[in-house]
Amino acid sequence: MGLLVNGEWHDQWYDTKKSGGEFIRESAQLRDWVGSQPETDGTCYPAEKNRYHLYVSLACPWAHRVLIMRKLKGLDSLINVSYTSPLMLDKGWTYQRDEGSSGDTLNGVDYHYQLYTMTDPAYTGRVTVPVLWDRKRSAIVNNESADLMRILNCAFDELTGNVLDLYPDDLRDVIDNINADIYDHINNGVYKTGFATEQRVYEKHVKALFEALERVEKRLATQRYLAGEWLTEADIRLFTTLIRFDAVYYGHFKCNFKRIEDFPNLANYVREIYQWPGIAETVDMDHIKRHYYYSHDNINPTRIVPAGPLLDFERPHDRERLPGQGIRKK
Ligand SMILES: N[C@@H](CCC(=O)N[C@@H](CS)C(=O)NCC(=O)O)C(=O)O
Repeated sequence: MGLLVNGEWHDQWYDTKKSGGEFIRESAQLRDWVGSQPETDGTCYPAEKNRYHLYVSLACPWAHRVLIMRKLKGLDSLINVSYTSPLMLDKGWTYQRDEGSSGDTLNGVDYHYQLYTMTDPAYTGRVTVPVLWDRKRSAIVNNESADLMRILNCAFDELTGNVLDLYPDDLRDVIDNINADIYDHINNGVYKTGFATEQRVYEKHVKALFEALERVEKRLATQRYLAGEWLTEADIRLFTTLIRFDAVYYGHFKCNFKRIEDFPNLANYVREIYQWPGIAETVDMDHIKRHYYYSHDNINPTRIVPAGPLLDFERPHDRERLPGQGIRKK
């Protein structure tokens, strides 16, 4: 695990000393856009078939959001994907096939950081997945999953004819508010809890995390989905944390007041989304468990990957008791 400084790789864990034991996530830096409705002030490039390529880890919850959008929006044949190895060690993410990577099927690089130095030879910052790559310019377009979800929601509609809308105009305020709470306290909350290096910092974040889970549990008692009757990007963003929770965050990150299985609404909700057409095939528990338990050796020095828990997301769910309309069409 490390970062680039002026284009040079440095093997270095997050520095929590200078922030009093807090893990502080660096903001994504590469924020160009694809399509006709840019949400950043970066450059906007046109949507074209086979122009863009995704680089993801199946272990990573942020990359997972984008993989789900690719599935739901029918982009499999338009945007190819390279999958990293689940292990993120001294050189960061790699494309080593013998560890379970697909290899970099486009550029043939061995290390993910090489994509960043191809984009900017003097790049300084963390080297993260997911990344959307532009084959025409041989450069990264964007490395922020929240942006990539929005890009995939719209940019390629004319090419695919897929008009599903996971960020409908009239629900945007609701979605934005939910996203803000869930990002801070749940998606990033599990990391702030698990990477804390001071007891009081850990306790603060684990408490905030479970308060947020209780809020969502309550909301899902009377609503099928987070924004009401329609499945939206807010649900996808929550799902990729929930699906990892009992297998990884509960033990490895010490988020252990309760399991997701112990929240009746969340447990049924996560199963409904898992069973949504196309979603189960984006979930790879082997990559997920091997990544966290093996890569973070400061948290798990033996690197033993636990055999359990036994999880069954195929079990029936009870969400049909609440009105739901699926995914909105534009
Ligand atoms: N803001 C980014 C965060 C992505 C992120 O942190 N990905 C993790 C994997 S789960 C990563 O690549 N970490 C490497 C590092 O921080 O050095 C996004 O949502 O796209």
